[in-house]
Amino acid sequence: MTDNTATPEYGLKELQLETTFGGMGRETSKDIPLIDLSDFDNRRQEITEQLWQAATDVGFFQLVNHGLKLDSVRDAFKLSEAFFSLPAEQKQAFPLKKGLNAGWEFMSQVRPSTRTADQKESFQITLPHMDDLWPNQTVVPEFHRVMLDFEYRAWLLGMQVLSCFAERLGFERDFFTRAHDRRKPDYQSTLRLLHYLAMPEESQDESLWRAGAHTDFDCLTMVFQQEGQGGLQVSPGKDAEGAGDNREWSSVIPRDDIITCNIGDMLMRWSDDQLKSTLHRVRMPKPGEYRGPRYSLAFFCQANKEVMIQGPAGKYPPISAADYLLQRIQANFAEKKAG
Ligand SMILES: O=C(O)CCC(=O)C(=O)O
Ligand SMILES: [Fe+2]
Repeated sequence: MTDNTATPEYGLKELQLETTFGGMGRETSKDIPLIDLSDFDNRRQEITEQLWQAATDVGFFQLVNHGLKLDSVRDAFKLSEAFFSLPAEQKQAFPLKKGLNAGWEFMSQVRPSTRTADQKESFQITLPHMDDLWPNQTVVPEFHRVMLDFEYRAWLLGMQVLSCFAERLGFERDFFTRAHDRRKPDYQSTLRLLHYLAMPEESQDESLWRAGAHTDFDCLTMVFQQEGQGGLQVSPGKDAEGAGDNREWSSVIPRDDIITCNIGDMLMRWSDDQLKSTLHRVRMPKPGEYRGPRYSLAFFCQANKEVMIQGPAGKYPPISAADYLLQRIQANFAEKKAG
């Protein structure tokens, strides 16, 4: 058993660093590796090498010919928009269950990097906690069916990608599929629907962000974006020189047929730091840019709570996925109090 009260390993050093990531920084354009998943079974080895290269280098990559039908993605976007367009009183019937990543929140996520609330609302779907959180057929017709189907397809693809990392790390091919078991009550992978608010007024307030700079806590995140609704930026090299205003940020240009993926902190630890969890953010539109709403969908592959995380080289002591997340959340909280 691990002790939840122990000093978090993800401690003050990382947090002090994280608070320096909130600045605007400098914009550059770096290519994010584009990985073609077509003919996957025959090309598994080649694809594995490309994924490994991308994940050990930038920690971000994009998938094309990934087999997830565009119609499924579009249906999910349509129903996400339908949900967010409900009056607030109706959305309040599905409040976020804190710590369980299930339900609706509005402008409530404050990041250590910025200390301001993200200019967004979200609805999170984590299967074991959804009993009273599904809008019914009258409220948003087809929402339940379409989102369940999309969650399953996103999970399948996530597990396919993770199977490549498993083999390359020396685990069995289905190692991460067993670690992200959808049938178990401690399943905690999450589909997050995101609505970044329209910004009708041109604002020069540099303290506001659609999503402040952060790394994800999970193993693998898959982000679906819509053409014309940009803003996602990445900054490879978390520990590299150039915190604050010297940090470099590259924009990810949205394309409907592409899925943007990143490694999260959990897989970084699980790989003994070989795979890189990379900082990213969603910035506000600049003067002259599209200022309408931005919708995105993010699927977080996050190992079941009871699964033990231990890298092949044993760089860190074993820890359950539940305790690991607790540490990360405590670390964010400790920083807020200190600040
Ligand atoms: O909306 C996006 O493009 C990214 C969202 C994100 O980074 C997150 O929710 O963790
Ligand atoms: Fe993220």
